[in-house]
Amino acid sequence: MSSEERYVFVIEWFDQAASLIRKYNLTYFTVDNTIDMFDIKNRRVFLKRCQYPGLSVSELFIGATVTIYSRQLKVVDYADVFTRQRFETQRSKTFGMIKPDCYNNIGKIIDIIYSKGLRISNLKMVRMTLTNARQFYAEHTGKPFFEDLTNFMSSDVVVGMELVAENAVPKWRELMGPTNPIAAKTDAPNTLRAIFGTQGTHNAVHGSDSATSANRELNFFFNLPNSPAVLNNCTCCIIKPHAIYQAGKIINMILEEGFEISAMMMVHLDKPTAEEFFEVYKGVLPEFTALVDHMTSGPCIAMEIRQENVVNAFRQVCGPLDPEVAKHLRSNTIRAAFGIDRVQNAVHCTDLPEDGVLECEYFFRILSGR
Ligand SMILES: Nc1ncnc2c1ncn2[C@@H]1O[C@H](COP(=O)(O)OP(=O)(O)OP(=O)(O)O)[C@@H](O)[C@H]1O
Repeated sequence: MSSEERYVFVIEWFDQAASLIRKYNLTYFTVDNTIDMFDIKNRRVFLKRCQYPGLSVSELFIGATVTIYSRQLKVVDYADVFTRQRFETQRSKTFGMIKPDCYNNIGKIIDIIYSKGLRISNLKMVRMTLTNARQFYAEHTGKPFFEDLTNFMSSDVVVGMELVAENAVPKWRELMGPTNPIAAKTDAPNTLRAIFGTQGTHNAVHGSDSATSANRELNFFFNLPNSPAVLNNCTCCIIKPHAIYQAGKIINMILEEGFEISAMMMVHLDKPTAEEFFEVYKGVLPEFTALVDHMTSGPCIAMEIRQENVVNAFRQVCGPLDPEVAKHLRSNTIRAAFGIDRVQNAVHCTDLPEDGVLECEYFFRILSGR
C-alpha cells in the first residue's frame, strides 16, 4: 500500500440553521486512518487532517450516513477515479429479505449476517399485501409455485435489508445457499436455507440475483408503506448505535423471552429528532447531551414490542439503566450483556405504561411518514 493512498468521497450535510445542503470532499487517509474535509463551494479546508477513531473505512460507501463531530453527513458520490475504481466493485449493495417462516429466527439471521462481514445499511419490517408479493415476484408469474409463493410471502411479516459488502450479491447468495432447503441440507449444510428453511417455498431468505435486481428490489421494498405496527399494548425499544452489531443477539433475546416484535425499522436520528424524542429527559437525566450525541452517532433499530403489561415486563428484560448495576444485580438482562455505560446501555425502552403507544407512534407513524 502506498503511503499516499487515500479515498475521497463527496458528502452532503443539511445545515438546518441556513436550510442549505452543504457539500464537502471527505478524504480518508489509509496510512494513519486520518480524515480531512474540504468545503467544495467556498474552496477552503473545513476540517484539518486529524484522527477520527469513530470512523472506519468500512463505513464509507455511497448512501451511507456517517456522523462527524455531531454532523450527520451523507456519502453521495466518489470524488476521484481511484476511489470509484477501488470501491465500485468491492463495496456493493444487495437486497436481502427474511421470509415469514423465519420470524422466530430474525435475530439469529441478523447475527449471522454481521458475523460474515456483511453490513446492514437499512432494515424494515413490512407486511406485504398479495398485490405487493405478486409485483415483487412478477418474473415468476405463471410458474406452478407462483400462487403458493405469493400467498406465503403475504401471509405474515418479512424483514427487508439493504446489505453492503464486497461483491454483495454473490456473497449474500452464497450465504443463503441453494433455493431448495432439502438440497441445501445435504449440499451446503452451513447455509441459511439449510439451517432455517423447511421446503421449496419456505426457504427462509431471499436475495437479489444481480446488481440490477438489487436496485429494483431495494427501491420497491423501501418505498412500501405497509408498516405492521399495531400501536396498542406496545412498548418501544431502540437498539442504540454502539450496540448495532449486537442487534441480532438482542433481537433473539427479546423473541426468546416471549415478546412479539410487531414493527422494526433502522433509522439515523438527527439532532433535532433525538432531542424531540428524548425531550422529557432534558433537565432530568444528567447525561442528556451525551445521550443525544450518542443517539445521532450512527444507525439505531427501533422496534414495537407487544405482550400483556408490556412496558413493565419489557423493562425487566432490559434491566437497570446503568449496565454496571445490571451486571451485579440482574446479570441476565440486555443491558448487563451488551451495555457499556449509562449512555451506551444497549437499548432505550419506554419508561411509563402511558408512553408505550406514543413512543411507537413517534417512529412508526410520525418518522416513517416524514
Ligand atoms: N420449484 C419450486 N417449488 C416451490 N417454490 C419454489 C420453487 N422454485 C422457486 N421457488 C420459490 O420461489 C422463490 C424464487 O425463486 P428463484 O428461482 O428466484 O429462487 P432463488 O433466486 O434461489 O430465490 P430468491 O429469488 O427468493 O432469492 C424461491 O426462493 C422459492 O421460495
